[in-house]
Amino acid sequence: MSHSTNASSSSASPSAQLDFSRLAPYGWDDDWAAAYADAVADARTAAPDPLPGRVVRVDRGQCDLVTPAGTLRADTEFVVPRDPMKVVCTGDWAVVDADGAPPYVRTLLPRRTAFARSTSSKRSEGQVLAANVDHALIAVSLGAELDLGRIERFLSLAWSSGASPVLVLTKADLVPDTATLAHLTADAETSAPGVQVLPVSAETGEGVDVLAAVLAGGTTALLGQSGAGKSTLANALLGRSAQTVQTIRDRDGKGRHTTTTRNLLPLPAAGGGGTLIDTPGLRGVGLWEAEEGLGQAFAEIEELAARCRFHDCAHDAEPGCAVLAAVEDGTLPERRLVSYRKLLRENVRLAARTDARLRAEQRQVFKQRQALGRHMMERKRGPRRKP
Ligand SMILES: Nc1nc2c(ncn2[C@@H]2O[C@H](COP(=O)(O)OP(=O)(O)OP(=O)(O)O)[C@@H](O)[C@H]2O)c(=O)[nH]1
Ligand SMILES: [Zn+2]
Repeated sequence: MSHSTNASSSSASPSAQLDFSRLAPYGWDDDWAAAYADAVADARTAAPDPLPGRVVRVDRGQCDLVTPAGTLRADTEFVVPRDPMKVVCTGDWAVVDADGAPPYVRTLLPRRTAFARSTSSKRSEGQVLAANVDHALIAVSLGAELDLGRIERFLSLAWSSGASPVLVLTKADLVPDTATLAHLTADAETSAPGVQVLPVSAETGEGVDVLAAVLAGGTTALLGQSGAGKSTLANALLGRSAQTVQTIRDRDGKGRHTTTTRNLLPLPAAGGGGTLIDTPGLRGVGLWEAEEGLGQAFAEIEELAARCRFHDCAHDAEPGCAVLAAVEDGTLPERRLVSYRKLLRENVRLAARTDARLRAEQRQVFKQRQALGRHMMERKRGPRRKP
């Protein structure tokens, strides 16, 4: 590294005071250090004055990163590829070139996980909401009737990201008695095989410490419908009410959420540490390449399916279908099978839309190549004479 040793420099030069312990609360570990060293050693991504940093906030063309030199605002234009899935996103670890004015993000370190969703627009493309998430914290309110289908949808999405889902049933204080709470928790567990289900109340503090311990050390992304209690839970976990999540609430009473920025915040060391990413309320969340996640969200169905007589069994009316047999004998709630089918169908539709988009893009590239080919031919032949 070529850090300036100019002691007289009183400016906030990024290389002035490097303190790698600044990265520790943000999850810096030996593996990230190794990935960073690789990126810096690579001629394609080397930078004159490189620093590692974690993206804590993204704006148009710029982002804030926590680095050993403190928090830097850096340009991201050098790493804006055509693929929207590779755009700099909250939670990314990056190599920052501190030599630039302003500093700029040189490259992203390979992501461990990526939280993506399909945009709700007609143009079907993925949008990365958060990178390097360990725990996908799905908040579902006990203040309303449990929507198991919605839970399954969130779980599929969470599993697809590579993060481990944790299901929190918020507003537990609104449930009148413990028997009802136990019943609701059991219902949620049926829809979340292999997932920890925790009732919590930000109001009374019930379950918050247990949750903090589950999330300790890792990066957590908070997901859930608008009004599920995410911000309130984030405040409880962060241990302060001065929420740095910038939410501009709609005052017209429609409750449209207009969260404009995403933030990554360190959790208190006393609770075990870790970081929290608060994304805008995921309304009408879509599936994005969630087929793998579906398999995990419906793990017990996949297990049964392995025992069907036909390997391509659609669990419709086939003889020797282990899934239908389980529905028949009551070991698999029929609702689970219906929900699984619905999400599978949805995913297939989405995949088809993506394919259509890719085909259109390929046509575009082909047309450009044709045009370029014509251009090159003309150059070889010289400008065409006007008759
Ligand atoms: N009784 C009770 N109410 C809660 C609890 N947590 C949140 N609430 C209330 O639920 C409402 C929604 O909470 P928020 O934290 O704003 O929900 P959100 O998920 O962040 O909503 P969006 O920002 O729209 O995505 C607020 O009126 C909170 O006061 C809780 O533990 N108990
Ligand atoms: Zn079957």
